[in-house]
Formats: sequence, C-alpha cells, structure tokens
Amino acid sequence: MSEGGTVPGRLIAVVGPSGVGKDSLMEALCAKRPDLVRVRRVVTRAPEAGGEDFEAISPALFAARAAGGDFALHWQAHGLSYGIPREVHQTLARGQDALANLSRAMLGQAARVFPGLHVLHVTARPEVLAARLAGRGREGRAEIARRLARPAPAFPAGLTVTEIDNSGPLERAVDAALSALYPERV
Ligand SMILES: Nc1ncnc2c1ncn2[C@@H]1O[C@H](COP(=O)(O)OP(=O)(O)OP(=O)(O)O)[C@@H](O)[C@H]1O
Ligand SMILES: O=P(O)(O)OC[C@H]1O[C@H](OP(=O)(O)O)[C@H](O)[C@@H]1O
Repeated sequence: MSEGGTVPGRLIAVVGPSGVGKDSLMEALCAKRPDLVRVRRVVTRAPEAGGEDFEAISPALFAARAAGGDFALHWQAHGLSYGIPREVHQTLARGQDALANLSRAMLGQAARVFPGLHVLHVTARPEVLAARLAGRGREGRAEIARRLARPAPAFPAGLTVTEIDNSGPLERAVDAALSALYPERV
C-alpha cells in the first residue's frame, strides 16, 4: 500500500546469465538516476568476494532470517542463498523505483510479490559472456564453466520484459534501459 496516495515505485528486476553485465548495468543506471535505489542483497557469499555491495551472512543465519520472514524473495543458485530484504516494500511505498538482481527462475513469484514488476532481461552473445567472466576473474575456470552451462529458464507469460543486449558498449545498454524505464525522459 503506498504512503498517502503516492504512486508506488516499481521493482525493476535485472536478470540474465552470469557475466552478462547485470551489476555493471545497475551501477551505471544508479549513476544516471540518483533517485533509483539499488537493493542491497543478503547473500551467503564470502564477504571478500568483491563485486556488488551485499550483506554477507552464514547459511544458518540466512535460513533463520528466511524462516522469520525477513525476505520479500529468496532463492538458491550457484551453491549460494540470496535474499531481497522485505524493507524494499517501504522504498516502493515512498514512490521510489528499486533495482534488484534476481534469478530468472524467480520472476513468476516476483510478479506476484511486486505488482508493476518491470524485468530488464540483459543478454549478450555467448562468446562475449565467456570472455567477460574470464576477464573479471571472480570465479575459477570450473565455476565459470558451470555458470556458462546454466540453463536459461523460460519466462512466465504476462511479464513486462525489456530485452537489453549488452554485447556492445555498456553505455548503449544503459541508454536502452533508461528509454524503456523512463520513456518521458528528455
Ligand atoms: N558492455 C560491457 N562491455 C565490456 N565489459 C563489460 C560490459 N558489461 C559488463 N562488463 C564486464 O563484464 C564482467 C561481468 O560484468 P558483471 O559482473 O556486471 O556481470 P553480472 O551479470 O553481474 O555477472 P554475475 O551474474 O556473474 O554477477 C565485468 O568484468 C564487467 O566489468
Ligand atoms: O541463472 P539465474 O537463475 O537467472 O541467476 C543465478 C544467480 O545469478 C545472479 O546472482 P549473481 O550474479 O550470482 O550474484 C542471480 O541473482 C541469481 O542469484
């Protein structure tokens, strides 16, 4: 329920294969649109892993918080647990849009939890993905192979989805995302 008649903000799900540029795109979008909120996820990843700004917690604590209803959404992937803190609902109620890196497998549930969900489906050519993961150096060769082999689930019908090809310069993907999200912008 929005606060005092304010038009609620949208949860903008940024999804796509590992290495496609989700984190890079979200960082660039927030730089262009300071009013955009990026959801700080709770992840059972080692705090020193680098990359996104996330809250690192143990699997046991994650399970307890999930059982306690702390997360608006949570899921498992890559041997990790990921949670979207329920406080994001307050952000949306204030009329702010929020960006969240979600699993493609969670989009049906996300649409039920977040009316007005907008999905940015980030894509890139397979050879580009492989090169970027190798260049980023966050995962080892075996984990990169596993991530590249991860099947892409079909999306549920009825979602608002914008496909963003990030095979080229990041700025091009940023412009495409902004045009889709804020068509009224000059
Ligand atoms: N348009 C682009 N051109 C060149 N390099 C890019 C572009 N977008 C992202 N990269 C680089 O590709 C690598 C992967 O990007 P990023 O970490 O944002 O992907 P991701 O989708 O968040 O990956 P993961 O799901 O594994 O976290 C990074 O090194 C990033 O700097
Ligand atoms: O392949 P799918 O299920 O879409 O995504 C798998 C995982 O990768 C991304 O997280 P990260 O980039 O690993 O932090 C997603 O948020 C999800 O947690």
